[in-house]
Amino acid sequence: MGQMRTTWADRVTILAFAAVGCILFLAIGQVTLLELSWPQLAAYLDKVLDRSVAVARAGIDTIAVIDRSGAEICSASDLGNMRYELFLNEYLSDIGRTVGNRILCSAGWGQLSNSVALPEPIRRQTSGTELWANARSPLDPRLVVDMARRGSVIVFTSPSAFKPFEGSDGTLAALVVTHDGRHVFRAFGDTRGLGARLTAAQPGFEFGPRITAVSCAGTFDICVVAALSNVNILRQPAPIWLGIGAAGAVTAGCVGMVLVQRRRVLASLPQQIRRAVSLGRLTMAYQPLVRLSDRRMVGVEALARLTDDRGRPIPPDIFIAIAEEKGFIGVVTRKVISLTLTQMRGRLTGDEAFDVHINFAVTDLLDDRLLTYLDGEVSRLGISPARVVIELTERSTAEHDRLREAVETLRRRGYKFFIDDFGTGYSNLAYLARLPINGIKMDKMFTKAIGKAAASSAIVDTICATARSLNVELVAEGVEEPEQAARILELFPRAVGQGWLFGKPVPAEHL
Ligand SMILES: Nc1nc2c(ncn2[C@@H]2O[C@H](COP(=O)(O)O[C@H]3[C@@H](O)[C@H](n4cnc5c(=O)[nH]c(N)nc54)O[C@@H]3COP(=O)(O)O)[C@@H](O)[C@H]2O)c(=O)[nH]1
Repeated sequence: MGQMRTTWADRVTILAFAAVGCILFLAIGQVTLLELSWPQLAAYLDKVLDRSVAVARAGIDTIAVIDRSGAEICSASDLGNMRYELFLNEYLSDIGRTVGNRILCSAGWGQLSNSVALPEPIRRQTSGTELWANARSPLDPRLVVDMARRGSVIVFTSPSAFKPFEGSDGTLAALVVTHDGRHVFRAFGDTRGLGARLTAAQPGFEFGPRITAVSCAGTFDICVVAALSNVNILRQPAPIWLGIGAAGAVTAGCVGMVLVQRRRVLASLPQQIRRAVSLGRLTMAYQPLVRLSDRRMVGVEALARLTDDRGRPIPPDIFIAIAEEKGFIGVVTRKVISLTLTQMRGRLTGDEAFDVHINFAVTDLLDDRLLTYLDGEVSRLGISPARVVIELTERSTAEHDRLREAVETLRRRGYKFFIDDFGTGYSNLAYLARLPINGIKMDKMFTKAIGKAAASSAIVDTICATARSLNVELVAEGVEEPEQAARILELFPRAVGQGWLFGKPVPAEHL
């Protein structure tokens, strides 16, 4: 085989495979990154919501305790109670008492000489609780706090209540908001656009340029919208995505090369086969045909073998099919006839009953010159045509009449004729009955089914019955196990078997 040059089309194919592989691997990387990111986001979301609920509960519980104390507002014992509660509560920075919308005293500031006015609350809940979110503390404007008031008690959230979530790593962000999303209690990280993600009716996961998730508290008017950015594979460190992309390109590029190579080999097969046949690289193997009743070898099937330019075998079903398709099967069959009759001459001219089965394509059978060639070889080698069995796989119903004429011609000249792979083609009984056949070869798929698949096993019975009713010989192909041979013998005592139980195809000298 001459060296095959890589064409532009081949290069483009390989490059296209590499590009698709690169994209595919990056897409897989992206999906994997997302898969790994969801748990991280969910854990963060839970932590922020748990903390938000804990802070809210601390405020509401403290209000209830102070309210229930019954102490006179801003009295020494009231201030003492408030300081005690403040001391116990890590999430509050102060507790105060109000009258109207003014703060009179607080645990932190004591009795105020001048009461301080409260701004308008952002929200008045049905429970009577008023809320201020993210507001300047009326007691110390330097501080931004959340406040909650019910009755006369007001609590101030500690600025450090959410400390663990402040100063995030730049990839995590969260908004702590009311259920309707209108009021933001806290914001951590880059929360741009996060408010729009909140749909109180449908909290849950959703996709975007970053992944976001929403979760709301049942008992408090609090929702958390959290986001994790940097889940884009291309924003990971360059060695990671370059490595993944390159791995995809190399893997798919290799697949592309193999396919291109295969396509080229397949495209060049017809020439290779022609060349191999003309250079005499076609050889023959013979598989024994054994009479099942006494296990005597009564013939062989001639099976062609061919090697490519590198000496590797080309499977016969491939080179025969290509030779048929490309119209040079006649050349192959001539070689087969000549080699087979020469190599089998000794046995074919001996006293023992011994037949050789040769496979013909339909075109071979319809080719008068090929039949003349067969006649010539038979008479040149002094072989009786009765020792030569022509096998034909009957797959076409189109040329029944011509085939029948051809078979009749063969029979007149003394050759025998078998239908090969019986049971797989289109042969029907009416047609078969009109064909002067000597025998049928039952396909190996039916032999293999004996004792296994009930339906196919039943077809074996039918095929044997057909051979009996047509009064023709029967060869069972693909006999690999003694049980198969025994069953066929039971159904058709004159049957001949072919298969690995009796021997694989071998060169003439190994028969
Ligand atoms: N027109 C021509 N066709 C030919 C010629 N030489 C071969 N062929 C056809 O090619 C097909 C494949 O043949 P091959 O690979 O040689 O396989 C044969 C046997 O090896 C195989 N076999 C036989 N016994 C067994 C078995 O027990 N198990 C098993 N798994 N395989 C077995 O069967 C093939 C013989 O089949 P068949 O011809 O139907 O009897 C094949 O279709 C050949 O016909 C040629 O010269 N011309």
